Amino acid sequence: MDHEADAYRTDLMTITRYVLNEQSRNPEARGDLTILLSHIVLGCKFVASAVNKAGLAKLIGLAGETNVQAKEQKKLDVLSNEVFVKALVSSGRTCVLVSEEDEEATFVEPALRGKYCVCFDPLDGSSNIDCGVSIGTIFGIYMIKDKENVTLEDVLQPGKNMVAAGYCMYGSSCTLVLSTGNGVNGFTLDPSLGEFILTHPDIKIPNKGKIYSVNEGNAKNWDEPTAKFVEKCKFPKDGSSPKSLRYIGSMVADVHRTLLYGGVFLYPADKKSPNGKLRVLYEVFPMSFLMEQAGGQSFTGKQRALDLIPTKIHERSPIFLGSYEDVEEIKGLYAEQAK
Ligand SMILES: O=P(O)(O)OC[C@H]1O[C@](O)(COP(=O)(O)O)[C@@H](O)[C@@H]1O
Ligand SMILES: [Mg+2]
Ligand SMILES: [Mg+2]
Repeated sequence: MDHEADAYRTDLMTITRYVLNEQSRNPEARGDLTILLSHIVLGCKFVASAVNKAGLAKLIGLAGETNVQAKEQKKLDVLSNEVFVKALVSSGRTCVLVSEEDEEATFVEPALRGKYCVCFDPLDGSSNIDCGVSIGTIFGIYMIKDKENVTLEDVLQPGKNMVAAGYCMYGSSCTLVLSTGNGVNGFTLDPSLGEFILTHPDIKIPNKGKIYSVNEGNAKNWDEPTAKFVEKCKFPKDGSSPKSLRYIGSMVADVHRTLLYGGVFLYPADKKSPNGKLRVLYEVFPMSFLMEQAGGQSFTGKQRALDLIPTKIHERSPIFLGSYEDVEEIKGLYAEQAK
């Protein structure tokens, strides 16, 4: 029966055990982040279950509203947002929440306040819901300065100040990827146990990849460095093989593949959208944090993404992230243009 045991992960490092271990590395930690993360994990399990049943439980389709980005909200966008807001508030560890689905930041009532801000995209890639393609949740966590005196400034911080970030991908399996600033680890939900088990310890992105990932339908409006980079991917002049193109259209799924296989994911600026499409606080920053923690890089076309200081909660930024050398090449093309 040995081979059967081999087919299962019997070490059972659950996400709870992992986070508790991390907590014990810091003698000053009082368990607040551990509790907050356990509430996020609960939210992810809830959404994973709703996504699995979406077609059956009439959760497919539009909710009838548009959100602050003038995007039509899907029923699952609305449900996921409610789940995460409730999970985060009831943790008693948050004081400000920024969600893609809410125009304004939510200030938690004083009695339930804790010392963290959470910025999140409750359901990323929601245009893919109705055809069953992978979607996800993205989150970034900051510590605030003074919980008696919380302002919007507490969330408008550079991404490098984050204390933790992660995403959960609802795909062929449900995978939660997390960093608390000490590397990146991936956990897969075992539906029979209802637990996330460590399946991808200490993820490191390959230094150079064979895949590029971009919406090429926007190519006619790209700037020169982006156009040159994609041209080099397809027609390399150094004798190397062309890169493969993979684009799902769900940032979580495209970034997850990039993290595991290497390569680069880009959502650049273009003539129609000079700030690109993806939102700084809950898409660009958490994914950039994970990339850097895994040994990759993230660049906006002008600077290291995590050095950006947002001025609005729904601000957007162009983004190029992935394998260190691939992003280095893009940085070189922007530097050349700036000469
Ligand atoms: O359809 P496009 O323009 O290629 O955009 C795809 C991008 O838009 C997004 O779907 C935006 O996310 P939301 O679904 O959370 O609004 C990203 O997940 C994805 O990377
Ligand atoms: Mg999104
Ligand atoms: Mg979304």
